[in-house]
Formats: sequence, structure tokens, C-alpha cells
Amino acid sequence: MSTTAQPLHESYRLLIRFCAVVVCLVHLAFIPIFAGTGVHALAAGNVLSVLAYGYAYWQSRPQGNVRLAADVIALEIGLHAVAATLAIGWSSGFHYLMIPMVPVCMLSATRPRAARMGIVLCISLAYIGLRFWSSRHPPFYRLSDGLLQALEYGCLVTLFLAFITIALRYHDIIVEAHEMLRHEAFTDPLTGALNRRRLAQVATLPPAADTHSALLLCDLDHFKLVNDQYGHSVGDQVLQAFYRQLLECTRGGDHVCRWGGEEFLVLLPQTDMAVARMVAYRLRASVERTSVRLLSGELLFITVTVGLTHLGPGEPLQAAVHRADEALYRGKAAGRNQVQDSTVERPVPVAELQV
Ligand SMILES: Nc1nc2c(ncn2[C@@H]2O[C@H](COP(=O)(O)OP(=O)(O)OP(=O)(O)O)[C@@H](O)[C@H]2O)c(=O)[nH]1
Repeated sequence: MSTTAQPLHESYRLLIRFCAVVVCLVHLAFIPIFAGTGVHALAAGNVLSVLAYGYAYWQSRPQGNVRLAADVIALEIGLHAVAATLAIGWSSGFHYLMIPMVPVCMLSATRPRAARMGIVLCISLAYIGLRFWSSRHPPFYRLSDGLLQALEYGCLVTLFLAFITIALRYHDIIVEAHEMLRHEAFTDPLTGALNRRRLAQVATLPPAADTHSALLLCDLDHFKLVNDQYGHSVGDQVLQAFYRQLLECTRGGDHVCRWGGEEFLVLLPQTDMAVARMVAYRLRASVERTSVRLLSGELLFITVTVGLTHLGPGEPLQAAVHRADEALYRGKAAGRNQVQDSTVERPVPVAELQV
């Protein structure tokens, strides 16, 4: 899952960075408001908050500690909500800011479930305790009703924005994870080619289902020797280079699948045999020119044998692959590095293919 974790982590980092900037600006705006209304303790608190958000912003850089940045933001929000509620009263609405911390904490994947449950329990007890205290003790500072109302509406808006952000973030995570799982389920991990499962699906999709398509079964020649002489990792490099060549020789709408081992199946939708022959010839010739540079600096050249056939409308893929496989077998038996057409009993002459 390492490939899937990267983009999610990056989007999380950007979200933390974005939150650090936005909330820092909000706190900056509050400094003159509280200083002007004589609530100097909260104005000073906002200065500390701005410093905390500056630190969180710095930690959310690519080389920083994003988890620490998120913890600093969460701690600041919690302490700020408690301090402001005690200082200017429950009706200021600052306690609302503690509520979104519950889903954020529970959905966080960076801590074990028991730790998350413990933190959420602490937040809940602090919230209820704060309510209990506020109902029995007057606030330390008395603000005008108008200012208190404005603060409460501001906190309510922040509460909704926080829930919208959380919901969007987790929606994105689910969509991204789904896309990545889908990609992994349909892709060969070594080369990035489609796998058999995906090819079987696309082969039955319209318009391929109601028009003639072509199949090229492409098998590297003497690939076992490459593995035996140079090792598996060079063999893997050769497979990757071969796949790149297959992509280069086909169109965007064609489907290149790793059928197994060193065998790739190319589906050319809505393609007649004359065009398919040209593609097969181009492919054979371009693979012949393909090389992989070994550590010694030596160039390793490869060749491919191609079995070519058509895929009729509604024809089972397996039946067409069987024909292509027979043609491929003939090509191997006839000396390799050539194209064999399932509809003719001889190798396709180069002159015929170049027209
Ligand atoms: N490096 C590497 N080798 C693989 C992979 N999958 C299959 N192979 C190897 O591919 C080789 C296929 O060998 P063979 O089926 O004998 O075919 P060949 O040597 O290409 O001979 P011809 O097809 O007759 O020209 C085997 O040695 C497999 O181990 C892979 O993912 N990576």
C-alpha cells in the first residue's frame, strides 16, 4: 500500500497547512477586537495562538512533521475554546469549536483506536465540565451582548465550515482509495500494463463487442536466457522496456495487457486485419531496435514473436487468444522474431506489411 499512501499523505499535509494559515489569520483579526474591548488576557492568548499556528505551518512543510503540526493545531483549538469560554462565557460560542475535534480525532489513522477513544473521552468530559462550570460561574470578563452574539455566530459558521471540510476530506480519501484499489486490481504491478481481468472486461465492452477487433499475442524470444544470464532484475527491466515499446507502437484506444510471464496481449479495437498486420510489423521491428543498458554498459537487445488474429463480434476472448497462441507457436517454431497471422499458414511477408 505504499504507493497508495503517498498521495493521501500529501493531501493531508496540504489540508493541515491550509488550516494553519486560515486559523492564524482569524486569530490575528481577533487580537485588536479583544485588545479594544479590554479582554487583554484573550488578546495575549491570540498572540500565542498565532505563534502556535506559525509553528504548525512550518512543521507542515514537506520535510516537516505533519503529525506534530496537526497535534499543535488540535491542542490550540481545545485550549483556546476552554480559555475563551471561561473568560467571556458560554454564550460566546467558543465551546462549539471543540465539537469537530471528535470526528477529526476518531477518523485520524495515525493513532491506535484506544488512544483515539481516550482523547475523545477527554474532549467530551472537558466539554460537559465546561458547560457545568459556566452554568454556575459568571465569566471573568463581561462583553456587550452585541459582541457576544457576533462571536457566537462566527463560531457557528466556523463549526459548519469545519464539518464541511472534514466531510469533503474523507469523501476525497474514500474516492482516492477506491480509485487506487481499482487501479491495483486491474494493473500488473511490474510494468503497469492491464492485467488479464481488465482485458477480459474491455474485450466485451462496446464497440469492441459488435465490431471486428484484432489481437496481437506478443512473446519475447529466449527470455529465459536473459534471466539466466543477467538475473531477474535485468529480466524485469527488459519487460518494462518491452511494455514501453508496446505502448509506443499502439494508439491511445488500444489495450496492452500482460497476459503472463513474458507474454503480452494487445487488443486493437475496431481494427481490420490489414491495419493489425501493419501494427504487428511495426512492433516487431521496433522491439528489435530496443535495448536495455546493463550495469557493465553493454546493451542487451531483444526480439519478439507475434501471433496475430481477429476477434469477431461477440466471440469469446479465449477462443481468439487460442488462435493467436497457435500462430505464435508457429512463429517460435519457424525461428522467432517474426509475425504470424492466424489466417495464413506462412509468416507475413515484410513487403505485404509495409503497403
Ligand atoms: N524477470 C522476470 N522473469 C519472468 C517474469 N515472469 C516470467 N518470467 C520468466 O520468463 C521466462 C519464460 O521462459 P520460456 O517460457 O521458456 O520462454 P523463452 O525463454 O522466452 O523462450 P521462447 O518464448 O520460446 O523464445 C521464465 O524463465 C520465467 O521465469 C517476471 O515477472 N520477471
